[in-house]
Amino acid sequence: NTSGLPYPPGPKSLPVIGNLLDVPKSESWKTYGSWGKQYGELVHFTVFGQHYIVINSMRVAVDLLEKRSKTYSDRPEIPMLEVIGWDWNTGVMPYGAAWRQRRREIHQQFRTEKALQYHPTIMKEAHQFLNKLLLTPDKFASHIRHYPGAVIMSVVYDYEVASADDHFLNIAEEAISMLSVATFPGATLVNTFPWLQYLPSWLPGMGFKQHAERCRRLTAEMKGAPLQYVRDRIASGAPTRCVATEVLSRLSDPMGQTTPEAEEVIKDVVAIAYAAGADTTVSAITTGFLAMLLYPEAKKKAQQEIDTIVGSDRLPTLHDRASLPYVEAFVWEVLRWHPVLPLSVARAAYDNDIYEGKFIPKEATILMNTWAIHHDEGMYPEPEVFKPERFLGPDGSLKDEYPMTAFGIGRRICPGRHAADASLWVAVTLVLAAFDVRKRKDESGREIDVSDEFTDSLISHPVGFVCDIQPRNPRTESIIREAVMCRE
Ligand code: HEM
Repeated sequence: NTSGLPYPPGPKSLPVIGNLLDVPKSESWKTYGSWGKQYGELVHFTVFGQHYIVINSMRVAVDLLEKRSKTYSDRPEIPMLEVIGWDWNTGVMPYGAAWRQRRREIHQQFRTEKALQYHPTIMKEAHQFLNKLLLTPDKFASHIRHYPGAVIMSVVYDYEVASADDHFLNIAEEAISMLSVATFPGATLVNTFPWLQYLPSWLPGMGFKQHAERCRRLTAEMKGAPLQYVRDRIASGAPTRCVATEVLSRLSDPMGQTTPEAEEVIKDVVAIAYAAGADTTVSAITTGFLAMLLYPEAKKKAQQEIDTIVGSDRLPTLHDRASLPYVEAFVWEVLRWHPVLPLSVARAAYDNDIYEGKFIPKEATILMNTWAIHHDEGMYPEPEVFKPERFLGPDGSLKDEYPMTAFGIGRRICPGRHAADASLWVAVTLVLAAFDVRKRKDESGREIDVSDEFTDSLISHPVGFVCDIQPRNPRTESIIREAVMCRE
């Protein structure tokens, strides 16, 4: 630090290991949030010489990530991602030409007007989702997982997934779950001491290398196989219109040929939607279910609004969205109450910087504490309570306060947010309209407790729960069946 200025305040650190012992093992966003109350909106700590800066307020997030986006749009280097073959992911790429090119293509395919074109697919898959809830309500978690995957595979590859055990989905799910290899103990050491990856795999502690090799193969198949399916369809003359065909035509020459560089971009761009959009949307929808269980009054108000405005003879559609302010506030509260990515996706400082007299060193890891921002009592009184009313004015109209921070901020804000927002709204609203999601009762008739805890991971999910899902009225079944049939 040659600036002579202090780092932002934070917990006292020890020589060499820094704050290793202070770094929380679980729900780190809560600890970082309490550090925020103790030390200030910007907190600094180190681990083995790596600097970390936590942003705990909306004001500082805007000042740094939006107003100084040139300095704060980089991502930290995570050596393990290259080892496991996940470094192609636009979401973790360093700020530079390769990222910019991929981001431009993703934006083209998921920008506001483009996302509107995906609404019929979202509705179609949502009706399938309701039908599955009707048939096997106990498998609701698996149905929630299936729905965003089916939407994305249809939008991106014009591919209809099998109702169970789909080959492409299985590969993608396994490759994504193996991403966790990047955080298991051996792997985190590689992230701290990158030279470890060059040691032979027979040495003790190097077992992760075999795991990494399998992950590399799966990831390559996840990127290659569905794209080949699209190319085969094009070659056979089958009418195909999807994100993959558009990206292929944008990046191919008039003869349909691609350069090796363009080929990489095509593969990266089409594969990112599932990798970045499936599990995130699953988490948000599951949080919606949890809110229905823990806050039955809010659920009831949303259902009353649907009954009054839409009636009970049909299912709501996205055309009804503007007429359902309470339902809208319910969905916004789902995104606020427990953000899908409580610490967003880490950034890295591209350069040394000075903010309000404090020094932020180049390459520091920047953590935007979305959870703390969404639980700022000044902005959201009683933040731990699920209360859609906070987004409504005294006359019941919606305030202009969409919790966009759930999707990040600045140049690296989520490019899939329009499609994700529509998929979430449709799933939550149609479930509210069609079903009563209630706490299950045990044999003695007592309600089974539902935990409001969430998993400790980059994408945080409610911990598992059981519930009872009943159609709201006798006509529900036939309405869902008709909706499914009319779209087949
Ligand atoms: C409810 C669902 C979703 C949530 C909550 C979510 C949230 C986020 C967040 C917080 C980030 C980090 C932004 C930042 O650094 O400021 C992000 C990045 C990203 N998201 Fe999403 N996302 C969702 C769905 C999707 C979907 C459906 C897609 C499909 C295209 C997508 C594609 C991406 C990509 C490509 C990035 C990386 C952007 C970059 O680094 O330039 N996401 N998302």
